[in-house]
Amino acid sequence: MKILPEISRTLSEYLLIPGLTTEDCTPDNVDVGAPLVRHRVGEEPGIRVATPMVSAIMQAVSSPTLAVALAQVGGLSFIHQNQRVEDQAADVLSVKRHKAGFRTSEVTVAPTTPLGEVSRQLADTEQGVAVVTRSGEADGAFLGIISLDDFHLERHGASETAGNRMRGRDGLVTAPATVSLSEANELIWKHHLDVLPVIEDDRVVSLVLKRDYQAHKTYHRATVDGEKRLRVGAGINSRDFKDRIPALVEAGADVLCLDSSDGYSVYQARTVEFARETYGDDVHVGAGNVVDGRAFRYLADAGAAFVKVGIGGGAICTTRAQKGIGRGQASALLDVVEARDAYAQETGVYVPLCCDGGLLNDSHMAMALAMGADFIMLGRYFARLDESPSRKLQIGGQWYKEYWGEGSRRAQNAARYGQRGQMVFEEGVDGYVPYAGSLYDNVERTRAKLTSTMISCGSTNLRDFHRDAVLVPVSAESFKQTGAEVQLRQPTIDSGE
Ligand SMILES: NC(=O)c1ccc[n+]([C@@H]2O[C@H](COP(=O)([O-])OP(=O)(O)OC[C@H]3O[C@@H](n4cnc5c(N)ncnc54)[C@H](O)[C@@H]3O)[C@@H](O)[C@H]2O)c1
Repeated sequence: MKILPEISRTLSEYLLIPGLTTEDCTPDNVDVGAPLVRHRVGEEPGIRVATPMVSAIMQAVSSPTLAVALAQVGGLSFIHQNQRVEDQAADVLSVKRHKAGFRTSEVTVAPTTPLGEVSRQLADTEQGVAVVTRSGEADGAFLGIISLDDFHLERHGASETAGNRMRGRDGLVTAPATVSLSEANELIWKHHLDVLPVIEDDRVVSLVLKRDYQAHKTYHRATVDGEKRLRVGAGINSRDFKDRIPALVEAGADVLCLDSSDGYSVYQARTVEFARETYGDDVHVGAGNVVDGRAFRYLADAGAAFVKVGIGGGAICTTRAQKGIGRGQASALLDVVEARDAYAQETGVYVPLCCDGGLLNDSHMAMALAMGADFIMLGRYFARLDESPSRKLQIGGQWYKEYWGEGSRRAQNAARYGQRGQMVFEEGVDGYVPYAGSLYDNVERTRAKLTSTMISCGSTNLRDFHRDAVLVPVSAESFKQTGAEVQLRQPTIDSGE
């Protein structure tokens, strides 16, 4: 037995000391881009992200819709692996096939579907328009479209059918699948359309919405591959990797990541080695999670593309209570960063670090990056947003989204089952998180805060931020002062606020 001399510390236990802010430190000049995969020091990595945020390998988080939205703003998603190999590969493929500005319809109804049901289904999405097909299935013969502007429940009645209120196909302007985004936008403006259905073989393959027009112009940081397709990652496990990796590679996954609470195992090394032996440098496999330098070194030597840091710090994670393993996120990061830097010096190879878990607010993200993390994996953050796959519901007047851990009973995670095919104990919880709006708005706000922190610290890119950041541990007394109670002024009608 051995006891480490240092206390295990969280990200809340540090503050940043400002550095000299010069004229160079303007928001437009700050680059928060980061390498995603291993590369030789001084050379360009095979994959970079302009926004150092990736979404957690979780059912409640990383769906194709979220993957598209996150890649558009410069981050990257890892499609969850808690599903059949063919289903995960299909998810990856749908992101790779995404054409910027072209949406896959989220709601398809039949002509016989009652308006009450159409209205309910549309309320669960932010698309606002449903495709009507003969069968009511997405691949059915196209009959028309119906949006909330085409009916009013009180006027037309909830039991009236979609077929009687839809805009029938004959009167609609449509486009063939070969249409480009600029041609589609031409048609939208020329014919005063709110939506343009794109048709192939009598089926709707995608929709172009007028209200997305501004957004297309906004995605200048998108994470794209050499063919300008959005990049996407995918989770894998150390059991069925010989089947899963080839299927994901075939589907076009840009980067893979082992999904485990504890990455310091021979199983992970074997998985990474399998990928390297089979595909060489063409396939990138991240590994983890780890909380110390020994484990980092083991996975880096095995060939991990990046290493994920963090055990038990996730909002829905109960590993520390259940198994007694883990480490405060700050201590874990600082230890692994030291090992990563030593590895780079010794071998000339830089292995990026992903900080996963232990982040309670945006300032923790800046803290983790200052400590040396290259990018951040987030679960709760993305689960709260429109694009996450979980249900949005109202509880006591507040909107929430469902969120559950991959180690929870609800996730029914095959990897968590004991040898006899049964889940013996849970390592995660099942709950709700306050709904927070669109991914675009949230990520832009987080980027603005991070940029502002870096400006205060006098850094214009993450490499300089790693090198120059000055951190200080805070005392229990400082904690109290940060949280000093202030009675917040409530806006009142009298004061006109
Ligand atoms: N980051 C965290 O703190 C944390 C905590 C709890 C749960 N989780 C999530 O829960 C899910 C399950 O994680 P996990 O660590 O239980 O899964 P895991 O598959 O890595 O490990 C489960 C058990 O199986 C063993 N194992 C793995 N591969 C094996 C192989 N090929 N042959 C024999 N045994 C093998 C492992 O040693 C471990 O005992 C993941 O989605 C993970 O991200 C994460």
